[in-house]
Amino acid sequence: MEKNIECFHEATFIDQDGHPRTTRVPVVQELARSEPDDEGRVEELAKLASVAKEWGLFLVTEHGIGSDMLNGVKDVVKGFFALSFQEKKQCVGSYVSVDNMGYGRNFVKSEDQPQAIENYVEEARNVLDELLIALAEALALESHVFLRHFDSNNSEINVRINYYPPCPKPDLALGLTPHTDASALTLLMQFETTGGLQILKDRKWLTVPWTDDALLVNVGDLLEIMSNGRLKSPWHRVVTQMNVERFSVALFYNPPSRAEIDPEPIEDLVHEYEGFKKVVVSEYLQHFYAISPTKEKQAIMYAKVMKQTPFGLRETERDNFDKWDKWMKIGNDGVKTGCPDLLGIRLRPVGLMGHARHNLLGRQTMSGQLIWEGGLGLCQAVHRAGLWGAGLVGRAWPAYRPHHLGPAWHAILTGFGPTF
Ligand SMILES: O=C(O)CCC(=O)C(=O)O
Ligand SMILES: [Fe+2]
Repeated sequence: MEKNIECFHEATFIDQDGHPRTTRVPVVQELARSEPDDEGRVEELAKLASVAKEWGLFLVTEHGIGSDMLNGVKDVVKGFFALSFQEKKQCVGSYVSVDNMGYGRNFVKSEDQPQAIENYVEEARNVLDELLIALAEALALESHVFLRHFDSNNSEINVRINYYPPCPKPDLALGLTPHTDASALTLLMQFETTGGLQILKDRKWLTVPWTDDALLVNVGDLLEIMSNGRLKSPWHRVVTQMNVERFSVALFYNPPSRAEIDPEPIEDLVHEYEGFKKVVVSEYLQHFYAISPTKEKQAIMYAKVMKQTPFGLRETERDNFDKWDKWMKIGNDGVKTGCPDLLGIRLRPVGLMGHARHNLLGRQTMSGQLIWEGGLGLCQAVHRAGLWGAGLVGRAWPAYRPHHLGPAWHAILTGFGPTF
């Protein structure tokens, strides 16, 4: 897929294990402003489909919002953070519990939005609407399937402005804890630095290389639900930096709070047993903030459904996730108490195999030992295929189908495993 993407922003950095890594984040150009019959749109749509599915995040440089407008926003944001603590405190909305959001995660609510922000938000709404159309087209869906949930009068755009002061010990403090956004789409601008934002990709944190005046778009949970999982909201966080301060402005675009989001049906076989149910936007948001922050991508399990499988298994992903969480604890304890690597495979994915055995045997509980034994066969297969994690097990399937293990492995393929 990646071969279709010609334009990336690239940066090299040292990862947590001390290894140099190069991150490439796809840049989608022109698209938001192109007309349906523009030359190049088809190409851009193909690119968009590829990056949106694979990353859930991309940069837009040709967004059409002028530097003057962006500079106006920057001035307002800097002005706000230059206020005294007391003055700033008066602007913090009462609807967010500061305690459960962590450092750097407070919403700022201002009744009188400065004009520069108002203007920016209205421009951004056009870009976001056009991107929602483009994303639908990119997925070969009717162009208004996402946008139809929005209403230009009642769809909120929540603005969050973030300030990450320089941190003397960046390895000890995060700027923003890992999370997905609850929104449908998030539009981000940042300034004073190009680093800070990281996304989890292939189980590694990658720093998003982000150039000045490019806007970053990321898929939120509500769009993952609307798209019935075709698009995935990325797990992301912000790291602090030594001697570097960072500002960002996040616009969260949501359908009206009373809107019901009904996921676009999927015909294809792989998804036959998994999908999302209809949710009311306000109820989803309430759930999201009630349980945040979480350690894994958990809030969206609220909206996941498992349909009847040919093997008579009927469980919600949410139930499964709770069990998985419990077994993970067993697995992690195992690691701590010195469980040996199995063929170089750490215990954690072996625990996942135990999870699959659970479905096969229909057991309610499972010992750590069984987790290790249960997983070995398929773990080897996954390992050999160079793949990792629950979502990937399915992909290893055709080449390594362990017939003797029976149909429960099929349950993994169809999404019983937790997704990362
Ligand atoms: O500061 C950033 O770049 C990210 C902010 C963010 O993820 C959020 O506010 O949800
Ligand atoms: Fe976020």
